[in-house]
Parts: sequence; structure tokens; C-alpha cells
Amino acid sequence: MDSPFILINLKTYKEGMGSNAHRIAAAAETVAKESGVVIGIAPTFTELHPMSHHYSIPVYAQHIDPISPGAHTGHILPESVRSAGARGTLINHSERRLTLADIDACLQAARRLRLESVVCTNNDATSAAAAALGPDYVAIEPPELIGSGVSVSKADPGIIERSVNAVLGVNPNVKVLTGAGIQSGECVKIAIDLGTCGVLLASSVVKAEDPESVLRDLVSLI
Ligand SMILES: O=C[C@H](O)COP(=O)(O)O
Repeated sequence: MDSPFILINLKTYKEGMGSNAHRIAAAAETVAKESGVVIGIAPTFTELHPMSHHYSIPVYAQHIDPISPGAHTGHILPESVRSAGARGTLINHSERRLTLADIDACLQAARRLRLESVVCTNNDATSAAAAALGPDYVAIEPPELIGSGVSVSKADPGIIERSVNAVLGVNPNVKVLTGAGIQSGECVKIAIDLGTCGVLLASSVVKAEDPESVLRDLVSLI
């Protein structure tokens, strides 16, 4: 079995920018080394290269656009994300939704560039649809729990279980993450016991006064 995976999305929180982004990345690097858990970070686009340059942890983009190099303005070019040192990318985050056709085009770009793909979904039906497109990961996140402080692991374990079954039924090579309100080692353990390989989270780490101690707690039961 692969190592458990924790992916920290810094979103556009002010607490996740500049020196704070470095503080969180350094904490993630320390805790990953101590625990053997893979901890990745998804900073804002302009901080992809500083993060990939300074830290050994995997760095992910928060989004790519389904475009190739050419006459586009104000888009996120998958090639630029790759050359900034990203290991992979989120696709279709709840706060950056795409059409199914665009998700497919983003996945083709990710495969072409050898970027790991994490397609976010909002329920088990969309998890199955995403799995049919063959991403590396599907991340199931009930939108109403995102940033709520209420953990999907405790409030809605059924959606995790149903999504794991839906994804594995469609494509057993796709790994499942879950997210929304994840804040403790107990939340992570429940998610893993339900068949996911880890979690996608943001506010509990990004807004913490001491991100390192939250990360230590998150890995404590796995
Ligand atoms: O990308 C992360 C998710 O949207 C979860 O956010 P949250 O941990 O703040 O609920």
C-alpha cells in the first residue's frame, strides 16, 4: 500500500501567502520526514516555484486551464505549472468548477506533462464520473462542509464510503482522497479506515497559530 497522503491547499487565504506559506511548507517537510506520511502543498500560482525550489515536499497547482500554448490571456497554462516545479495539480476544486469536457481536457494535459491529477468531486455520482476519466486521484468533498470546521469523516462518513465504492467500481487504479473540515488525527484515521489513501485539507492547517503541531496531530494515528 502507498504511504498515506495529506495535501494542504493554501487556497488564497492571507495566512497561506508569503512568509506564512514558507512556515507551513517547512512544517510539512519536518512532519513528513518524521512520520513517513507524504505531505504535499498547493500554494497560489506565483508561489509554486518558491515552494518547489526550497522544499522537498511535493507541490501541486490549485488549478490548470484546458489549454495549450498559444493565444490565451489570463489562463493557467499546464506547461507553466510543470516548469514551475509542480508535481501535480488539483482539477475541478469546488471553488474552481469545470465542465466535464474541460476536466477531460485538463486530464489529457496532465498526462502529457506527467503531472499527477487530483480531480475534486462533490458526491458519489460525480466521483464515479471522474474515475471514468482516469485521474490519479479523486478527492470527494461535500461543498457544504468545506471550511466549516465540521469534518466530513464524522459528519458524513457514508459519502466517503459510497465514493470509494463508486470509484473502485469504475476504475480500481484511481486512488481516493477525502476533504472538508478535516482537522485531527482522528478525522484522518476514519478517512483511511473507510478506504481512502488520505485527505485534502486547508483551513485547519493554514489558519492554525502553530501549523506544525496541527500536522503532528493529523499524522498521529496513521
Ligand atoms: O481543498 C481543500 C478543501 O476545500 C477543504 O477545505 P477545509 O479543510 O478548509 O474544509
